[in-house]
Amino acid sequence: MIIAAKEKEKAQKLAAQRKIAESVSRSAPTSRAASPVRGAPVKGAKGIKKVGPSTPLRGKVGAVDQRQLDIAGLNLETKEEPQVEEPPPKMSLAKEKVLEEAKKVLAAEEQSGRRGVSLVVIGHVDAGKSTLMGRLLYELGRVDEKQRTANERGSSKIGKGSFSWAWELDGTIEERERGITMDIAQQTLETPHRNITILDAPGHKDFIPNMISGASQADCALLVVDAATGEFEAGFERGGQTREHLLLVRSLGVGQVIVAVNKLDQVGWAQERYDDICSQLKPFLVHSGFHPAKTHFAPVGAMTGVNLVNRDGEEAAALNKWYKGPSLVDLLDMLQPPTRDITAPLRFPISNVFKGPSSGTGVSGRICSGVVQVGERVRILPGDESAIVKSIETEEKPLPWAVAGWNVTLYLTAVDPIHLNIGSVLCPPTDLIPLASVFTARIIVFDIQVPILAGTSVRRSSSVSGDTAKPCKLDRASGSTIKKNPRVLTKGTSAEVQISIRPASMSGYGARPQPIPLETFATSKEMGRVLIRRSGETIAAGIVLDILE
Ligand SMILES: Nc1nc2c(ncn2[C@@H]2O[C@H](COP(=O)(O)OP(=O)(O)OP(=O)(O)O)[C@@H](O)[C@H]2O)c(=O)[nH]1
Repeated sequence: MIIAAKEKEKAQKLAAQRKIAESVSRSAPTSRAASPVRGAPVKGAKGIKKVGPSTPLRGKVGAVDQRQLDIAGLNLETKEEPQVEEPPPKMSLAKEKVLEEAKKVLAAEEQSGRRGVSLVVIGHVDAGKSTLMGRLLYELGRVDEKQRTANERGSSKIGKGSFSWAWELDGTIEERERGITMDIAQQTLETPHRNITILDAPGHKDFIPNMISGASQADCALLVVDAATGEFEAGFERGGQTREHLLLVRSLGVGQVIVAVNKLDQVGWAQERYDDICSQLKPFLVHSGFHPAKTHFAPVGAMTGVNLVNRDGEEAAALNKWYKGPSLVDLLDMLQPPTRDITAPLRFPISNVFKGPSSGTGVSGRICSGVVQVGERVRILPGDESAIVKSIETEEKPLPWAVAGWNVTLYLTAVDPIHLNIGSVLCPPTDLIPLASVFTARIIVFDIQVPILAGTSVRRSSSVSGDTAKPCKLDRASGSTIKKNPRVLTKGTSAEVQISIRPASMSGYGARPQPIPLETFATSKEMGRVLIRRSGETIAAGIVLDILE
């Protein structure tokens, strides 16, 4: 036992050292965001910290960062020792038994009244997303005084005092020095009736792929807008992330949104400003496909904690004069949990890949459908490889199994990490997800300046290229055909298109396209959605109608 503990400690120290080296030498932000995190904790201490519960950076982020720095000061041996693979665990329960247990747990969750939802926090750069989340965690008792003081001291020391609350979420050295979020940060909080998994997304447009990865794991969205003069407008105009994020999350199936109108202290808590922002956003939300009944607004002050949990204290006096509505937590507490398809085959799209604490590779994401248990063999698609689930974790807690709707980390063994990529899907070897190289989709074209032509080259996600063909313009409301083979698809158009995946390398003669795991929307709402990007911009989104090849 003692030897095992020492081994574990050593492995953690080495991992921490490597992480520091990586974060110091990390290259330009765009390249990092676009490249998948793979193998050892490279290219994203943040990704590892935030979705890899076994790494030392989880939970109390600030405190552990300090530990990282302390370890860096020690002159530890950096040579890695060969790891001895343990035999993979065996499945302990029959599939039917897991389903039975899962149903019981979900029923108990429903009865207890505290149900799980995941929430992506979106909005234009610097709107105050991380500050809001950091302060909310503090108000709800998830961050103690010691931690708060450490964040305050640390941020002031590098001249970034105003980011002290954001430090709770922005855990990497680079994020803290630059004062921006670069990758999704995951945390959890509890309201009286909800267990909420928060996915704090980056607001900068260079990190849209990371934001998409968070949004694709979410049931609901919290949009943060900056009420300061000119700032709301900057985020809401063409090219601003307020619009793009809203369209993106809606296209990914998120139907509920809470809008936190932040930084109202900057405009003297003026009701007119709040009303003006709400009246600009409401029609846009409806136009983007959000039902007004599922759209709620709250005025907040993230920095001072006004109207997050309550409106006590002097800072809230000005707001109390005109606002009598719900606090942010009241609204979070009313979020509708998703329905879970636990009897369908397992579909686990990988959102992040990182090295586990000892042997095994961690993959994190949300289970779209089905159940998975420790010891189970899973197939990785695309490709011919499979792996065995060595352990399952959520919130640093080990689980014997996990079901649809849960955001988890699976540690896999009996597989070379080279076969694990962001976007790959884990499924049962006996019930594979279809692989598509040509499919039709019904799309809505975003607010683009250069129209889409037949033959336009697009990217379905951050890693797949394709071409559009055979467009057909549709009526947005009824879905009926308005025009066959239009020359161009302009902004706001609804259309049916055929998309062909291109081979990864165009150089080789006869190179075949690498098909992508996909389902029709009719089969799976989560696996049947596509986002279409061109030159770093999301130009359309839609649902898969048919898989042709
Ligand atoms: N005056 C005022 N400033 C705020 C408030 N909330 C956040 N800020 C400031 O806004 C700046 C940006 O805050 P962040 O929380 O990093 O913003 P963000 O949206 O997470 O930024 P990205 O993730 O990088 O897009 C910081 O300087 C905060 O101190 C607020 O309620 N009032």
